[in-house]
Amino acid sequence: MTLPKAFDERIRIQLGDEYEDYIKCFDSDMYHGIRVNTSKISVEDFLKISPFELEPVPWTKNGFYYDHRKYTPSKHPYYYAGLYYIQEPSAMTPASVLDIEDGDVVLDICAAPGGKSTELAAKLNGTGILISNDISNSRAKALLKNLELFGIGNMCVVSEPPNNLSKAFEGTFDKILIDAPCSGEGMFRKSSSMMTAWENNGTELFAGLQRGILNEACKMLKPGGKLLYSTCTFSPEEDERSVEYLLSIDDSMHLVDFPKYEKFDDGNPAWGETGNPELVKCSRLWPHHVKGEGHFIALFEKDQDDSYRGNSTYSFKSYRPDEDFIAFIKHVSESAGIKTDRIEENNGRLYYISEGMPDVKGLRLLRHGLFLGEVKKNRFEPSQSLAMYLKSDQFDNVVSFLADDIRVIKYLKGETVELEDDQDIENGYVLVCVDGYPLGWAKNNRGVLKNKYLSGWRMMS
Ligand SMILES: C[S@@+](CC[C@H](N)C(=O)[O-])C[C@H]1O[C@@H](n2cnc3c(N)ncnc32)[C@H](O)[C@@H]1O
Repeated sequence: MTLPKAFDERIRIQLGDEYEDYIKCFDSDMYHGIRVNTSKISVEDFLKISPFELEPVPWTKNGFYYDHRKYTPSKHPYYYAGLYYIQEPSAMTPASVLDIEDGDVVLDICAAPGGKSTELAAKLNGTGILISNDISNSRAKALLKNLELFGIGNMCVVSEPPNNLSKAFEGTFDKILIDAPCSGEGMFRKSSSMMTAWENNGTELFAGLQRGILNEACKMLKPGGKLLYSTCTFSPEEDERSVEYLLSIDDSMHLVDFPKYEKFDDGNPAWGETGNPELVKCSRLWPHHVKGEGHFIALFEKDQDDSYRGNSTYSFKSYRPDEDFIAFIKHVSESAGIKTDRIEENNGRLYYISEGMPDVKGLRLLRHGLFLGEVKKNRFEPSQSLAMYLKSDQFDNVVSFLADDIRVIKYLKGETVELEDDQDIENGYVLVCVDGYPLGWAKNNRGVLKNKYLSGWRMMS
């Protein structure tokens, strides 16, 4: 392993006596983790059914290390049931540090592919709204899939540059997360291509991008709101100095403390330009101090402002529920919280819009609200996202297979599946589950389940 020369020279000075310890990290493998989706299953219940031996990540209560030589969590049916997200352990820190309260309106500006958004959404626990944005449309598609897999309905997925967001969302958010594009020095062990990218781009390019994003983010935060800034790099220019930049452009923003795991380092005032002692409130995770690849985190709060008057909310296009949809929704329990007066129709596609959705008019949207399904000629076809959103006791026609039943894999591969004689399931739409956790839809015809699993989500091998 050869580090980029300019990086090696800088990190040698930055780390001093610790340089050799840092370099030794490259002799061992990176850490692998999963984070439990607490909006679907409690950590306690997951540990009872976990197919993997797990070791807790000490700074995140729902994060665990697994041995990647023994297990492939992305191939297990519980992955398809959205029970966990596969995430590098230090990357679990930002969303765990940002305290989310019920009813919060939250923005994740650089969200794809959704490692942090899925946790922010789980922490909202079905209340409030999450707006998840990524400037890259193709990456935003992966973000949407991950949020849907997690069963999230109170969300909107957007693909816009931050200056367009700030025109629409001035003073809108209780919480904002900026997991900024960065030079990725904490990813060197994961992939040597990150070193090549570092050599090509350096740190300045990203420092510029970060300042642009921070500038727009401040405008969108409500008075009293909190903003979390994170990178997966160690460069002072992108870490302490980006923090100093934000403090310099908006004097209503100040750094706040957050609980730190004992092996996290404090931010270093000496690595800033101003020497601001407040920078110790930030945190840097070094791979030679913690079992993770590395991250930097800063938490800000905006001062209260008595003149604040709120922002506009979503304006509905009215929809008169179609008969086929009404016939279907009768099978869904009221506890799922889908109110027919908050449904919007667009070319036959129905969306449930949660309360508190901000006005998203004019933005490039990949999804607003929960996609319920499509009204086609004389029938309603429920969506994959609705199946993932529901709990198994919220639909009145359910079949649940054990995780090791071969029919689970067949179902996930898109094949037809047969019920056993003693499985008394009504004809029509069935919510197919693994160990009681929904995977998708099928249509039962006298014991034969016609597969309705979303084709783009099928298990490949
Ligand atoms: C570090 S990654 C985000 C990872 C993500 N938060 C997660 O946990 O899965 C940074 C993301 O920022 C996006 N990005 C780059 N420039 C951006 C900009 N100006 N505004 C919004 N997103 C941007 C990139 O497309 C990339 O997906």
